[in-house]
Amino acid sequence: MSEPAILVLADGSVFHGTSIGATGHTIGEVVFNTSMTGYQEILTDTSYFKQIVTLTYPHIGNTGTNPEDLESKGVYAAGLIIRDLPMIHSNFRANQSLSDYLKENNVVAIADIDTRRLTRHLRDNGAQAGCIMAGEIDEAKALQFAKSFGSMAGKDLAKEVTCDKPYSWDEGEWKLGEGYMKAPKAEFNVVAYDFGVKRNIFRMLAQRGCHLTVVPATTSAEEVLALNPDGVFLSNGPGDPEPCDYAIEAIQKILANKKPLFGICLGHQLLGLASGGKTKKMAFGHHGANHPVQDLDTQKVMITSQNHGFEVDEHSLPANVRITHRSLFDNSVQGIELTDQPAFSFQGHPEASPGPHDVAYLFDKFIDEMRAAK
Ligand SMILES: NC(=O)CC[C@H](N)C(=O)O
Repeated sequence: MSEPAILVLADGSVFHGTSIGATGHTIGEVVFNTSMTGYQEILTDTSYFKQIVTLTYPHIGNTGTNPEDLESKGVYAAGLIIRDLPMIHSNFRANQSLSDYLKENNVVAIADIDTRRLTRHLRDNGAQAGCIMAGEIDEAKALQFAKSFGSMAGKDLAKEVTCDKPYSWDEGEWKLGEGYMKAPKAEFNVVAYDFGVKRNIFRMLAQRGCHLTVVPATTSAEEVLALNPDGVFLSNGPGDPEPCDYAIEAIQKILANKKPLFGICLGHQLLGLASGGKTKKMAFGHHGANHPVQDLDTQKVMITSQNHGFEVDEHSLPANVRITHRSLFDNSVQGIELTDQPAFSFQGHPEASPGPHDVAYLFDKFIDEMRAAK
């Protein structure tokens, strides 16, 4: 018999459903993601730290889970909300059901709620804090917990999820029948800031001939430059970019050194801040796997994966920063480039592969810039 669960939002909205994960409660910012596939990559995306993810696609869990499709060392999402969990899962790579995976990873999760009602509510009123309670339910307490979370704005979470000490990365991309390949011989030394990185970014860089020295979020510019890198990479990560003053200061010093630099998502926002721009919180953000983004140089429209709740404010950007990409959903800034040195960044996730690989060329651009600077 499955146990009952509830989701209570900070504004008092209540949804009754069934527990499909651990018992107990969890709190976080409730967001919705429109991807039809990739729930394991979403759960293990470090950028979802302290966020409860609602999946709008109604059937989640059909392909179970496997030991390979992880974007980090484990589940970082604070909780999961779905419409319907299938009775059986089936996939040749699966070794576990989604429900068993959630229980094993101690993730509180709820199914059998009207995710369309919830998504419309979040779309109309913005993302907000919530609490999932599973097992023994106390609605008043859940509301109190939801209210205690506050806002994502102002939270520096990169510091909480980064690695403790530097490490090297040489694992390449995944291939059917082979698994993760050994990366080819490295041609470039890249120092990568880990603000909560998704592993496929490192795999795609390694596959293109980068030896990566991964460093903690608070590593100083002096320490990074002492490694004499050919290029510096700024990873994605959770929380608000603005309070990450240590990283913004380090990026400014690295920029002064004119090293080729590439940032993704939180890394993009931090490059915007380090260049003198500002970031702001979006109403409900972009979370999905089919967002159209235009490359303004080629006019090409790409299908991209997205996961962000903050954005670079285009009106704040100084003259030496040009906008290279825009979202065709809301025209927001999706890519920037410095006009006076090789530094650029992308708001979406070029490393994701929900089917399309449209944005992978940005990794090649970084390689080309490092080769030109050698
Ligand atoms: N995926 C990310 O790096 C997200 C960046 C930032 N935490 C945001 O929500 O906008």
